[in-house]
Parts: sequence; structure tokens; C-alpha cells
Amino acid sequence: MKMSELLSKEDFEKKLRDMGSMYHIHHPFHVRMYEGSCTKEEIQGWVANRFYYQCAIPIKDAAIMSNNPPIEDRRKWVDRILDHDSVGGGIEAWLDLGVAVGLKKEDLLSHKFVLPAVRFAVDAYINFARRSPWKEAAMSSLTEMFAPQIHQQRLDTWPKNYPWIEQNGLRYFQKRLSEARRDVQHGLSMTLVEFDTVELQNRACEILQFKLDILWTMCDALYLAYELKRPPYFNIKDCNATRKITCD
Ligand SMILES: O=C(O)c1cc(C(=O)O)c2c(n1)C(=O)C(=O)c1cc(C(=O)O)[nH]c1-2
Repeated sequence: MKMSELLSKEDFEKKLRDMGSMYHIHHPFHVRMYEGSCTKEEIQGWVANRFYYQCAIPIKDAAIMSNNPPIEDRRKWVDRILDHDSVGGGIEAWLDLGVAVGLKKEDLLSHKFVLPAVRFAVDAYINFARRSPWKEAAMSSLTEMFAPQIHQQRLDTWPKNYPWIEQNGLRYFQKRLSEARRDVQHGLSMTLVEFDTVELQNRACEILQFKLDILWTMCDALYLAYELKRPPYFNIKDCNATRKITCD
């Protein structure tokens, strides 16, 4: 609901943090994953589809850089790109996760299992970063306020629930715990200072909702394809465009 009065910084932060009640950690697909009810194919489908998001993150961060933030912010933003793109960084760690769950690196890199709705949702994030003023695009990363909990949940439960996954594949989640907290410190302090009218505070909430929608929509696509077994064209005879996971 829209605010009609300017919130204090404390109340504005609380309002943003309260939106964590819509984080994808609560999506039924993630709940099943965390509880240990996912099949190997479901885990593989999630890892392969999420790789498209992983690849998009440094691209959207570069798009934010191209929209001319001040140098102090650019210096911090470079670290975000390196977190993912450097040698041994997030992209490589995610590829290791792929191998740990039984996927081939080349299949991940080809994005051949990526569902159309996942692609559209992730592309919407990149396009938003390209077209928006840098502060709006930067604050859209604030779903990361809620991310350490979801990474920790995986670290705590996957070894017990999915013993077939090689442990070294979980390095990505460990690595993100501190990186996400550092990103949030910067993104949140900027947002609390810069979004300083009632209109801007409402705009910030709208943007955070947009980002929550992207993450939730990705889970919806996974749920439909892997849990309900209704990927696109599932009812079309002999259709080879269903992005069915096929590996052994
Ligand atoms: O595993 C997750 O659920 C999850 C969620 C999010 C997020 O909330 O956007 C990110 C990540 N992971 C992540 O690993 C990551 O590097 C990241 C960067 C960003 C961003 O918007 O800049 N979000 C996320």
C-alpha cells in the first residue's frame, strides 16, 4: 500500500525489510527444496535455470555502472562485478555446483534448459538496469537483504537432505554470505539517504516489489515445469522444445 507521509529512515528501512515476507524463500518450490523433498531432476532444473540469473547479475551491474554513478559508488560496484566474473568467482562456483548436481558445464553454459519464463523474468531485470537511473537500478538489488538466510538454509540442510550432491559444490552459497551483506550495507545506506521524499519512498517500494516479482516468477516457472511436469509445450506430441533435463 502506498504511503501518504514521509517515513523516518528507520521506518523506511523497516518497510523495505518487511517486504521480505514476499521473498522467494517462501515459494512452495523453495520450501520443498529446503525440506528435502525435491527430486534430482528438480534440483538440476533449478541449478540450470538459476545459472541464467547468475550470468545476468554482472551484466546488470555493468549496466548500472554505465549509467554514471559517482566514482565512490562505481568503486564499490566494481567489486560486485568481480565477485561473479573473476577467476574463481561466482560464475565458476556456480558451474562447480552444476557439476556437483550431475550437470555438464557445457549444458549450463549453453542455457539449453532455461525455461522461457525464467529467461523473460531475468531479461526484465537487465533491461530495467539498462534503462533506469542508476540509483533506482542499484536499489533493486536490495532483495539481497533477504539472501543470506536462503544461502545459509541451503548450507544447513542440503548435506543432510541431498547427500548425493558433492559438498564442494556448495562453495557458492558460503561465498555469498559475506558478499551479500557488504552489498546491502552500501545499497541500503544509499537508498535511505537518496529516496528522501514520499514519492521516492513509494517508488523504492515499487522497485523492490518488481524485483521480488522477478524472483517469484522464476520459481513459478520451475514449479510448473518440474513439479507439475508441465513445461512449455508439454501437451504437444513429440515436441523437442520442452527444455526437459536429460543427463545421467
Ligand atoms: O540464491 C538466492 O536466492 C539469491 C537471491 C538473490 C536476490 O535476492 O536477488 C541474489 C543471489 N542469490 C545471489 O547469489 C547474488 O549474487 C545476487 C545478486 C543480486 C542482485 O540483485 O544484485 N541478487 C542476488
